[in-house]
Amino acid sequence: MPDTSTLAAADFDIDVRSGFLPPEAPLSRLSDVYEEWESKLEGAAHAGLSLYGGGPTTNFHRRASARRWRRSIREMPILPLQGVVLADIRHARRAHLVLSFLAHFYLHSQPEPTEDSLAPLAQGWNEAKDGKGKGREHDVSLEAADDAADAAQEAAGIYAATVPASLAVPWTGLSRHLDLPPILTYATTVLWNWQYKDPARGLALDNVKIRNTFSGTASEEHFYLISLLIELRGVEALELMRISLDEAFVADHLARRRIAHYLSRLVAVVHDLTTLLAKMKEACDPVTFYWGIRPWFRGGDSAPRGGQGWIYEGVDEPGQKRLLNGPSAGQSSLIHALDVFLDVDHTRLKPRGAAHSARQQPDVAHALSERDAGIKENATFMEKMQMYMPGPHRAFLTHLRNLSFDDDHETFCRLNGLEGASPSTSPPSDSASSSSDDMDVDNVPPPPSHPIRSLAIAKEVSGKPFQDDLASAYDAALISLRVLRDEHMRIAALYIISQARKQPPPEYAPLPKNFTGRAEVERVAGAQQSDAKEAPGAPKGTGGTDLVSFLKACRSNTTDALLGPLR
Ligand code: HEM
Repeated sequence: MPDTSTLAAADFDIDVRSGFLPPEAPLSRLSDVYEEWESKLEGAAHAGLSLYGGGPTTNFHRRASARRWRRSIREMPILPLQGVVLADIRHARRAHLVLSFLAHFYLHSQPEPTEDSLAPLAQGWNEAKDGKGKGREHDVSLEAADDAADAAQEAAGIYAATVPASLAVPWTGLSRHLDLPPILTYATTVLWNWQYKDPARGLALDNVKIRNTFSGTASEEHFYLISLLIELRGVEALELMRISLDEAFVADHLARRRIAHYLSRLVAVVHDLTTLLAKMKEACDPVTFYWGIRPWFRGGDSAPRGGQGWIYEGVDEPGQKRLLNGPSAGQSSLIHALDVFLDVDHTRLKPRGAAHSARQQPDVAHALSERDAGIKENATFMEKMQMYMPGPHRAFLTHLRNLSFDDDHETFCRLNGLEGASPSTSPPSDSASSSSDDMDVDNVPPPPSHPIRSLAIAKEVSGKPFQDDLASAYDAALISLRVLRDEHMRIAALYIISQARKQPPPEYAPLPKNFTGRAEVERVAGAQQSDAKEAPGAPKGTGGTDLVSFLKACRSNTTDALLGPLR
């Protein structure tokens, strides 16, 4: 018997009480030598790090303290990974979170590099540092001279895309340990980034809060919190999937009725997820999100300076760059699991009618950027997102996807006199048993339908029609998922598309190209939108997709799975 109990097993780091969230609250602070990383993270808050060096609301002193912080990161020793950080998963996750935040703080708080205007200035600063500056007063302290040199180097873009070895080495080590890439991920910002309001009360929607943010804003907290609440509410969805699949193995009349009931409960859960998602608007300000939060998430694939990739110093060959994506809630294993369970096909390999196969697979070209993560080049966005999930969650999705009761089901039918259980003729090409007629040109059969869909398609046993509403319950679940995606598209339109058309507010306007490092306050007046490379044409998501067409495709893939008409 296929082991559906493992749908909520420790093997996959999934817990019956907390789903994809760890059952215990994440560690809130590292210990031992790794305290140093925590102090650097606290230092980031005190240094007042701002995106791209800060807009016109920052000042010389803040910029200088941010530079000093970045220098201290470069000068930090490379701490070896040993002891508790490897022995205790909570420590490993916290360490990954802290290093991810430090790296993104370090890279995205640097000012935009200037072109040639800074070369003479850099020279002057270096001379001052060496005490050689002609006509200059030689009262420049060593600290000030170092700072001046840093300012010049940063302005020249020397450090712009390099994760210093002090971060890169342990970060990549921990990433291997946790089986996810060295980049800020959904797991880092949501699954491992919360604490209890009241530890005595345990996991409840109103008893969790977010631990770390970049911007220190309520908007950023709320942004992560909504995903966290969605994961929490989704625990019941995972349970419903598990018990439905248990029944799908039995697949008799009673089991079908039970599955229909579980699907109707799943509709209610997905409805709640939609309601929670809509609550994003209650406390996450779209302007703050777009200009003041989202840029911190950028990965090496979409750096402000054109997505040149990041160098992981001390890890990779000199000159080698990694083009990893920043976090996206597209990395939520919960939503992927719902898709797999309901057999929503984002690969478009399964026959689902002419419209489905004719539509292009989204974002195939972009897949090249994921070479480093070992992702196949023609992967869809959704497949690529799985490479950013913690390894056990990715393994769970593979396990769920590969669940097939076909052989067992035939045996069961035979033993129970149910021989001839046949799929419906609508849609004819979508049944597991008729797939041989629908082979593609290479004679490779399309992947079979997932068990719940197979059962929902089946209309009769030995000429006796099923008298249940499994097919309509299955469709209702798909429609609830479509409604969730409708809401998600509204959110994306509000938080990204409309903002991309506007100028940044002053506090988020980056420094101008001709910034000399001396001005106290600069006004950019939108000369360099942080998303200038994205703003013309279709806005892109954090993960770098052509957002509108991609989200529409995901929604169509959902409704393409419907057995009946779209109501
Ligand atoms: C302000 C809030 C949000 C915005 C602006 C937003 C935006 C986006 C964008 C631009 C994408 C395209 C992929 C990419 O390039 O990253 C995406 C994908 C996705 N997002 Fe969100 N998102 C938000 C919140 C959420 C939340 C809370 C969830 C649920 C946990 C979620 C789930 C997904 C999923 C599953 C995808 C993959 C596409 C799909 O399945 O339809 N998003 N989102």
